[in-house]
Amino acid sequence: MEKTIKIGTRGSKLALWQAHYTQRMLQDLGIESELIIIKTKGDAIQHLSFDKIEGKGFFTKEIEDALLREEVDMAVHSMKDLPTVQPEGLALTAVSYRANPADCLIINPASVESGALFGLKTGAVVGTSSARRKAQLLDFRPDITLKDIRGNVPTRLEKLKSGDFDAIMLATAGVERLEIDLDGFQVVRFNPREFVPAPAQGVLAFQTRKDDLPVRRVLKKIHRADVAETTNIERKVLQLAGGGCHMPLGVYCEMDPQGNYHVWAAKAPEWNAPVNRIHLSSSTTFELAESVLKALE
Ligand SMILES: NCc1[nH]cc(CCC(=O)O)c1CC(=O)O
Repeated sequence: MEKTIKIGTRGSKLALWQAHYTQRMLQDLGIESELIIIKTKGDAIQHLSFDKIEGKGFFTKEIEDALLREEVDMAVHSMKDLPTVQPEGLALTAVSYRANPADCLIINPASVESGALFGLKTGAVVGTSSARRKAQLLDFRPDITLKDIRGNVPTRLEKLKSGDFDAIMLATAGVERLEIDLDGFQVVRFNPREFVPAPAQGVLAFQTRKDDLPVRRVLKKIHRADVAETTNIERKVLQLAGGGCHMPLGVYCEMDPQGNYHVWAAKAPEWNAPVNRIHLSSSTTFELAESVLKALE
């Protein structure tokens, strides 16, 4: 490909890390690219809780619109922020490797209590705005108090340091990518089979126009078909459940060396309602997402 590929991305530190990573992969294929930073609704209204923001795709919509207007040639998204149905004219052309998919709990040293579950003191105040994280955390620790927290990853850590919270929850992938110094904090890395992450957490999605075959052909060279297989099952469950990121639903899929699929899922009707957890295995993906949803309901 002769031309420079224009990559649409959000401007947060994590989004820029992900966009630069993508640029390096394209560079390895001998392809030049430039970043076009696009502000999304999710960036503009950092003070609002997710529950108060209407609609799906508030971290992705403006970038998708830029793709459709041909202002950019491809978009890099955190796949977990991407709605399960593609807008008319766009395609999810490729996905990246999967970073650590798990959530983590970052605890202030003064709020650590050895012997307590996750080492978190009784009655601790935990910051998260995700209904999925709230439901599962309360399910494990009914004594804790939840408090909404917004802003990008560095901002949330600042809020933890200032003493507004005893602990906060984040995606391990984001913390590791930014190489954040967590010295002094107690970090609890959850097992994704127990504390179930968001569908496609830890994966990057590369989106293009459906008819832009030259760019699509390039991205197929960096596509990870193995990652697409498991994350597509996770996203299919989310789609069947009719959910966006407001829904307290975690889905995590692994493929074992024999080629069998294992799915762990956790779902609650509301963030403060009991969580239903399931684990299903199957040698085929045929109707696997349907079976997972049925088992959850
Ligand atoms: N909802 C925001 C968001 N989207 C993707 C990530 C982290 C990277 C990833 O999971 O792929 C985060 C931050 C977080 O949840 O802590």
